Amino acid sequence: MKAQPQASHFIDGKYVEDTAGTVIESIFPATGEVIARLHAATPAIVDKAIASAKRAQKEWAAFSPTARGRILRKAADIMRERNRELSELETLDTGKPIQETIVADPTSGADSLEFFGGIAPTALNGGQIPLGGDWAYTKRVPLGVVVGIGAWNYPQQIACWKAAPALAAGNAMVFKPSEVTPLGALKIAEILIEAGLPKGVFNVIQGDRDTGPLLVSHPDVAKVSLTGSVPTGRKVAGAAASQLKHVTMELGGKSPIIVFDDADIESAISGAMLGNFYSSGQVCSNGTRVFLHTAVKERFLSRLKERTEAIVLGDPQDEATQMGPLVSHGQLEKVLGYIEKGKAEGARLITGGGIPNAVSGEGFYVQPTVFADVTDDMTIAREEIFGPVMCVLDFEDEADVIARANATEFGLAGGVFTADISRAHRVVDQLEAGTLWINTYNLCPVEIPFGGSKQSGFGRENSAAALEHYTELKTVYVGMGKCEAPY
Ligand SMILES: NC(=O)c1ccc[n+]([C@@H]2O[C@H](COP(=O)([O-])OP(=O)(O)OC[C@H]3O[C@@H](n4cnc5c(N)ncnc54)[C@H](O)[C@@H]3O)[C@@H](O)[C@H]2O)c1
Ligand SMILES: C[N+](C)(C)CC=O
Ligand SMILES: [K+]
Repeated sequence: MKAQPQASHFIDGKYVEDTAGTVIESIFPATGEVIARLHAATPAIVDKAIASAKRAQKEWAAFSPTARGRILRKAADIMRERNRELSELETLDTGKPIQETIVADPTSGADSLEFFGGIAPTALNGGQIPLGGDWAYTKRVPLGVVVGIGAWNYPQQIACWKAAPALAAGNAMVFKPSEVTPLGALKIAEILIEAGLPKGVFNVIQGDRDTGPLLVSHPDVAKVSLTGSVPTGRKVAGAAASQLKHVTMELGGKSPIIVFDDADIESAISGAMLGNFYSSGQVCSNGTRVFLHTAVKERFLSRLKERTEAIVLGDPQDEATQMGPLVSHGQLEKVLGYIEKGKAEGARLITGGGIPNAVSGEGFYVQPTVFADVTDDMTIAREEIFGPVMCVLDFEDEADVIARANATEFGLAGGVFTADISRAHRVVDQLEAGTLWINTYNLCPVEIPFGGSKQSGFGRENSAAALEHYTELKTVYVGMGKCEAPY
């Protein structure tokens, strides 16, 4: 098999197998071929991983932040040296074109290790509080063993976005990748060990929706960071809350992009295409409701159609390919189902709308699709599709479009295209979302906080803000005189 790892799990610095676990197959989405066969973690493997993390965390937390940072930065360097190999693996596991994975996946993971490695020595400082004669100080301390659970769209990036701040702060992690894309996280674990990370500080175990709860409810786990859908988020946050555990929830969205009539239209089309077609539309923060001012509607749609029809679909391993398949057969069925619903509910199909003739074969391909004349009540305007399906809705009035953009349970992201700077800031100020872009879309450098509001989650990844979610404050009151008591 093309991408078979040494074993399913990586625990305490080495590969571990337990064939009693149910079989997990990674499928190359462009051909349907099985590229690796692994096993889900049994309860014994889960216990072993958590015990290893628990032991290693004490040792790791005793390193100075500078020493921890040095190891993370070394891991970032190794990731960059192996960028091609890691990107090829990501392409096999996810079906995303090599053109994307080579710039956006391991690279973004390396950025995160480098960033948190770099700020560890300064961003974990506590404070000193004068109290007259007495005084107090605060320390930012790690939580202990934290669990990361990943989605399948950015497997290596997600593993690093969770591991880097967690480890920088002195925690140990047990990471469970999505059962659909089990491979990349194992490579991250190997690289961290090679960079000098003590054994057990970062462990990877495989598993699905039956394995996740074993991790979440384990008494030795202090926190869970999930990237996944809203329904899974509700389950995981609920289970964690019953044991008063910390959570970070990076969940789904149905984000708006608002294009005003004074916008640079070519640029707005680029933003809308990036925010709907990158990674075959399988991006949480996608701007899948494109609100278009009616004054620019027909001009925008005709150029959008032209540019969308020029997208090169094909073998994701080919450098020329701009769009690959969806990640799985299940995802293909789901997306095709939404496209049919869009047609049935009366949206106007501008382009796409089915399986492409030229590529297909056994792969999970769908055409980049644009619907216009979409109304707020249509299913395709309300539910997260997670495929290359753009919904264009009309508007004329600013206050009205803001209210409509906010009329959703989600609140992950949003974007505004306009030449009027006052309007840009006024509008984003009123949009209910965690991350907003003005005159661009979907850029997520590690320096800026990323995360959702409303049902799209809570907590933030990236930037120094992420460290707050992997630490807690310890306060020490220092009495400088005699202890006074009334009795
Ligand atoms: N906000 C973000 O940063 C972000 C990024 C990527 C994807 N997403 C979201 O993820 C979704 C797509 O990914 P997916 O289909 O892998 O999501 P999913 O919710 O089906 O699965 C996510 C992960 O949770 C695990 N899981 C499932 N049930 C569980 C349970 N009861 N307890 C513990 N773990 C459980 C899965 O095995 C998987 O590893 C979309 O909704 C997308 O918007 C969000
Ligand atoms: C975080 N991001 C936007 C890069 C990928 C989400 O699916
Ligand atoms: K796969």
